[in-house]
Order: sequence, then C-alpha cells, then structure tokens
Amino acid sequence: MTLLVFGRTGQVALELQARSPDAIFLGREQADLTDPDACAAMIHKYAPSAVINAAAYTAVDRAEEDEATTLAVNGIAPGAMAQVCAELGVPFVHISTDYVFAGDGDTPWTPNDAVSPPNAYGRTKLAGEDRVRAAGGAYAILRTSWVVSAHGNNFVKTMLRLGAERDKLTIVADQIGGPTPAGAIAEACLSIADQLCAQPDRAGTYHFSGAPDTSWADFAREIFAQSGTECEVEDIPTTAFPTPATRPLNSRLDCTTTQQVFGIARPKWRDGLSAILTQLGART
Ligand SMILES: NC(=O)C1=CN([C@@H]2O[C@H](COP(=O)(O)OP(=O)(O)OC[C@H]3O[C@@H](n4cnc5c(N)ncnc54)[C@H](OP(=O)(O)O)[C@@H]3O)[C@@H](O)[C@H]2O)C=CC1
Ligand SMILES: Cc1cn([C@H]2C[C@H](O)[C@@H](COP(=O)(O)OP(=O)(O)O[C@H]3O[C@@H](C)C(=O)[C@@H](O)[C@H]3O)O2)c(=O)[nH]c1=O
Ligand SMILES: [Mg+2]
Repeated sequence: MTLLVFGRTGQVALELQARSPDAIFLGREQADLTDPDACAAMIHKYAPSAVINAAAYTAVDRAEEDEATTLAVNGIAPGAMAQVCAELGVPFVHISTDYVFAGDGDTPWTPNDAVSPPNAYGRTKLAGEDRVRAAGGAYAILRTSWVVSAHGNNFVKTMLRLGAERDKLTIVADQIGGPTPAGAIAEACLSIADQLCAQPDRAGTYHFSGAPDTSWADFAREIFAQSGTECEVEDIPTTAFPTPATRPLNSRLDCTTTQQVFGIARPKWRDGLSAILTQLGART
C-alpha cells in the first residue's frame, strides 16, 4: 500500500510519520494548498493506494482576517484532492472539526446533525467537507476536536508556557468538548484508510474525539496536576475572554458510528496527556 499524506510538519502529520514512516509526506514546498492544481498533480504523480489530508489552515483567529486564503487551503484544495481520488478509485481521508457546529445545547453532535459554523475557520472547513462529499469517491471525513500533541501549537503547550510564568490563569469553563491526542487521530486515519480500501461502502462523515468531555478550565487543571505546575485556574465564562473568532460552547461529538463502522473507540485523553507530557519531559 502506497500512502500519500498532505502535510509534513503539523501535529497529525508528525504522528502519521511516526506510525507509517514509509508513506509519502508532502510539505508546503511539494504541495501548497493554495494551489489546488499542484495538489491534484501530486496524486497523479505518486498514484497512491490511499490519500490522507492532514494539512489545514488552523489559526482560528487569524482566519477571520484572511478568509480567502483559509478557504483556498481548507475548502478548495481538499475538494481538488477528493476529485482526483474519486477519479482514480482511491480512498481519501479528510480531517474536519467540531467548529462546523453552532455549539448550542448540551447534546453531543452526531454526524448527521445540522451544521452552522460560528466562525471563518469553521465555514472554510465546512466548504471542504461539502466539496469532498460532492466528489463522490470513497471518502471519510473525520471530525475531531481540541487536538493536542508534543508538537506544534496546542493548548497543552500554551498552558505549560503560561503556567510556568504565572501563579494564576483565567480559563473559559463554559466551552465543553473532547481533547484529542494527535497520535490517536493518526491511528484512526490509518485504520480508516485501510478499511476503505477493502470496504469503500463505509464512506461517510464520522466523529472522533477524546473522552470524557470536559471544559478548557478543567483540562488546564489536569495539565497542571499531571505536570506538577503550581498555577491556579479560575473559571471564567466565554464572555470574559473575547477573541476575534467566536468559539462554540458545545463541542461534544457523538462518536458512536465511528465505533460501530470502523471499530475505533474514543481515546482517553488523560492517558494521551500523560504520554504527551512524558514526551515533553514535563511529567512529574
Ligand atoms: N488543531 C486542532 O485543535 C484541530 C485540528 N483539526 C483538524 O485536524 C487536521 C490536522 O490539524 P493539526 O495537525 O492540528 O494542524 P497543524 O496546525 O498542527 O498543522 C497544519 C499543517 O498544515 C500545513 N499547511 C498549512 N497551510 C498550508 C498550505 N498553504 N500548504 C501546505 N501545507 C499547509 C502546515 O504546514 P506549515 O508547517 O508549512 O505551515 C502544517 O503541516 C486539520 O484538518 C485541522 O483542521 C480539527 C479539530 C481541532
Ligand atoms: C490562553 C487562554 C485560552 N483560553 C481559551 C480560549 C479558547 O476558548 C480555549 C482554547 O484556546 P485555543 O486557542 O487553543 O483554541 P482554538 O485554537 O480555537 O482551538 C481550536 O482549534 C481549531 C483548529 C479546532 O478545530 C478546534 O477543535 C479547537 O481545537 O481556551 C482561556 O480561556 N484563557 C487563556 O489564558
Ligand atoms: Mg489554536
């Protein structure tokens, strides 16, 4: 099996590389996602047996200022990739986000629930989903949330940095979701790609997030507890932490069908956090 991955430096891409070193990983230099034709050409060039897209414009606040570039990367390029994969009869695994949902209520979102993104990043990720589905191939859209790892930019690394500088942090306690280790996402993508090769009828939209659901504030407390960081966390409402992009309050993802169809269970984020802190040399 020749696996082609868009993305080389991101959180999920690096975890894919650790688990599938023989796959081909395309960085920005090989395939810039602002150039959909270049992305399509790479799939023709390598004629892989499966494609995973692990590249995206993920700077949620910056996306508000530059929705056109964000749409090119998150919307148009994945559509072009999915189109070539459909033509070649090759499975395409694409990662999406909880930020396609409005975030009202407290019921976990199922894959068929109505979407209504609250910000530019979410709108462009939804555009990507729509184009991937429209291509009509053996696709899997895997919506995940709150991705963390020892690499790149993420909430764990931000908390370790700020927690070392400050005695107390104010963290939003009314946004609820599932922190998801990038390593678990990489494993899920590889298993899904494999299964789609043999069972293309499993194509569809699926959810995958770490369990149990929690708030950013409680997540921060666990990061400080596990790392032995002395930093108090004060709960605040989202209204007290204004940001350019609106975040959904309810990011809970119902992952039932991912378990039923692919046999992939929700990862336990506390265990994932422990492994990440060990990797960072920050576990007490
Ligand atoms: N991070 C999160 O909390 C969440 C992420 N997701 C989704 O999961 C997937 C993986 O995210 P994650 O690993 O965290 O992402 P990262 O932000 O860690 O990495 C993004 C990757 O995309 C690449 N990239 C960005 N723009 C371009 C471009 N124009 N051309 C080529 N490559 C580009 C980056 O390359 P470079 O290093 O060169 O910039 C980098 O390799 C994405 O689809 C994301 O939307 C879903 C939910 C939550
Ligand atoms: C640093 C800090 C953040 N926060 C809040 C802001 C925000 O609501 C929450 C998390 O901050 P982040 O900047 O990590 O959030 P954000 O970058 O929006 O994370 C999102 O990224 C995209 C790519 C996704 O797809 C989502 O699933 C989600 O992971 O913590 C505080 O309340 N206090 C603080 O001191
Ligand atoms: Mg972020």
